[in-house]
Amino acid sequence: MILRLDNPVSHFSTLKINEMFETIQGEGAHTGVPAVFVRLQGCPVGCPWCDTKHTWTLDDALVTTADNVLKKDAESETHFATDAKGLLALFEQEGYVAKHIVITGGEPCMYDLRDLTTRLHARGYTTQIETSGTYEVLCHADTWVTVSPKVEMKGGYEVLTSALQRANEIKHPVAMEKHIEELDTLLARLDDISQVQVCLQPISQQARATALAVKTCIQRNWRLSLQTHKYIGIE
Ligand SMILES: C[S@@+](CC[C@H](N)C(=O)[O-])C[C@H]1O[C@@H](n2cnc3c(N)ncnc32)[C@H](O)[C@@H]1O
Ligand SMILES: Nc1nc2[nH]cc(C(=O)O)c2c(=O)[nH]1
Ligand code: SF4
Ligand SMILES: [Mg+2]
Repeated sequence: MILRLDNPVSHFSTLKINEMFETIQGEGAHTGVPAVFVRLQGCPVGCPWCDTKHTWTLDDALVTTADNVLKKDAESETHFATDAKGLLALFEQEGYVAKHIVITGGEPCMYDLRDLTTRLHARGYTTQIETSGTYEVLCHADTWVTVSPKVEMKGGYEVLTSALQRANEIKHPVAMEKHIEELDTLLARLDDISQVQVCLQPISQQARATALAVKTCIQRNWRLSLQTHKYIGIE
């Protein structure tokens, strides 16, 4: 059965995991921090340049075992289902060293992440969510929330003001001047932007996008976020 993603559904509670791996956070304010990445399955937003199109589809026919997912050596749409407790047991099994957990996707905020992030914080981990801001963010109060807004993508989803307000960091993907204008319109929705770190991330390492991001970051005193993992060829 293919789940309809365009319904105003409540958040999923069963976690669907496409990938889980230990690497270095390559983007944003935590660049350089060793982290376990948990990539959740499903995204209806439809960015044409998305790095992770293999995570878009939620379909029971794509469900496999946790073992199969953990030993993947190439991107695929397969994923396994678990809950927060099951995921923590897998963390122990895998013997990860990193103490920072990045929950990404797909669109991780299609899921209720309160149980998972609360259990992780109780065990001494720090947590971070990478989200498009199109779903209400449900997580622990200390989770670092990175909102990477998606404006007028083909899925027709809007960025929620509640997600922008919850953001610790707004990491805007840019390639053209209009993307800067879209970011200004989003920031105008916030009463106080002094508490949020704004950064620009060039889309797909394009030279023109990078030049635009560099120029605008200097003009506006914003940060630059490069996808550093791509430059050094790690996951
Ligand atoms: C793959 S997305 C998954 C999380 C969530 N759906 C989101 O968009 O934030 C993770 C991050 O990668 C960024 N991203 C995806 N594809 C990209 C690309 N081709 N170039 C630059 N950034 C990209 C997104 O904007 C987001 O910040
Ligand atoms: N190393 C590394 N850093 C990342 N930061 C955000 C990523 C993502 O796909 O959400 C990502 C990723 O896929 N790999
Ligand atoms: S919102 Fe994130 S996962 Fe979804 S299509 Fe856009 S970049 Fe990809
Ligand atoms: Mg990525």
